[in-house]
Amino acid sequence: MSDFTDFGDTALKGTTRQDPTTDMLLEVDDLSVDFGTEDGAVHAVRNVSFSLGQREVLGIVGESGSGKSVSSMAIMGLLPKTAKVTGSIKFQGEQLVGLTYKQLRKYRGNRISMIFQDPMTSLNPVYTVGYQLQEAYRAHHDVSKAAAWSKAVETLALVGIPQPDRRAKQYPHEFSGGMRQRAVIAMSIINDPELIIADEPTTALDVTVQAQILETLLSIRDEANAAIMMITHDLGVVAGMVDRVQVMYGGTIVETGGVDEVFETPRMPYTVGLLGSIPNPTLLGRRLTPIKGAPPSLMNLPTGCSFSPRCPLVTDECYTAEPPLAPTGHSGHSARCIRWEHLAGVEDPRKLFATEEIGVVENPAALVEELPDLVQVEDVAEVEKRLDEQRSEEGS
Ligand SMILES: Nc1ncnc2c1ncn2[C@@H]1O[C@H](COP(=O)(O)OP(=O)(O)OP(=O)(O)O)[C@@H](O)[C@H]1O
Repeated sequence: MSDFTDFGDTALKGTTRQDPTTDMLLEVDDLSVDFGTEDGAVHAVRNVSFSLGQREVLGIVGESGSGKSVSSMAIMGLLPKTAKVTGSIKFQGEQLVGLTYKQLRKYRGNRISMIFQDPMTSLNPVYTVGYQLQEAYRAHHDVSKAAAWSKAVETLALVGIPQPDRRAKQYPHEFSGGMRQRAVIAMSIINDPELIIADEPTTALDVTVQAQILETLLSIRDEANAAIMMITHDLGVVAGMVDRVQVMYGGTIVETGGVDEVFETPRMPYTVGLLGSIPNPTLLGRRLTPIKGAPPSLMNLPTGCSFSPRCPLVTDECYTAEPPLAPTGHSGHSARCIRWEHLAGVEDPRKLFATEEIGVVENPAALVEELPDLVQVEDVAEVEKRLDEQRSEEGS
């Protein structure tokens, strides 16, 4: 569901950006989202708090089902009626929780925009790309069609679409996958948003195109002066792009901090496992080590730390209560682990998961090319199978 093709909303034409009242663009405090289902409540997001500064790029990472998308949908007000949202989401000091779908239109597609994984979610196949951009712009600006068309062409050029005049007159199916995603990025920035939420924006693309799209996204932070919330399960994406990273597990934040610090000195065993389990071109010669077991059921969470059943550092105390997200001594770096100090003393933390080692990454670039979809750390059997296939091909 997207607001980008909602051409009928003329009430907000002429809406202007307000002066910032706070340095923080977005302040999320104690956000929880439950879904009522026939089998019981799904605690999809649990007590999540974070903030995002102007022009900051925040990466939200975690396995499938960890609550990344539901958190962002809560910000966009795009959750179904079955969702019970509690806590606070302030956008430039304005409370979003409790606003109606209609009231949130003032923000969606305008001050806050979203880029989805599948470009066709945001592009309508029956209109030309230029027309869709033109109308998305006119939905929030009182300008002539000609002026909005010029703006559409200009925005296509900004996101790196060659011959934007000609391309604007084409339909989405005439674009390649990468070009379509660029068009979606154009759609997301045409109204000069302050916040762009990108939910797995490159997952459906091949590796080379992924890199180009990420570069484009980064350049629009400067061009469009917007903050970006990047949701991904691909740590490679996060490493090259974000300022800060937030790791989610079992519906809540388990580690957060500056991206280099979290990657170099993770203080939550889950992050260590995540870093060691995903094929990545920078991991030449490194061991591919999946985390054993599966994420917890969000209906029946364990009493203590939600990672305890999979954690190599687990002690009896870990099963008694969920630890708070506590500072680890470095500015802005926090972890939800009572054993973080112990972890800090471990010489090579990746070895904690070494018993599950399934292979040495000898040609990681090729592996990533071959297995771009292989991002679920629980796909152990699939990793083994594909590595075996690769080896036998190389041997033949
Ligand atoms: N409408 C819904 N009704 C019930 N449960 C839901 C609903 N939407 C999401 N969930 C559940 O909420 C949990 C968190 O989902 P979410 O989509 O946020 O995960 P995610 O981390 O973004 O995963 P992915 O990378 O697969 O998108 C999942 O267990 C999911 O099944």
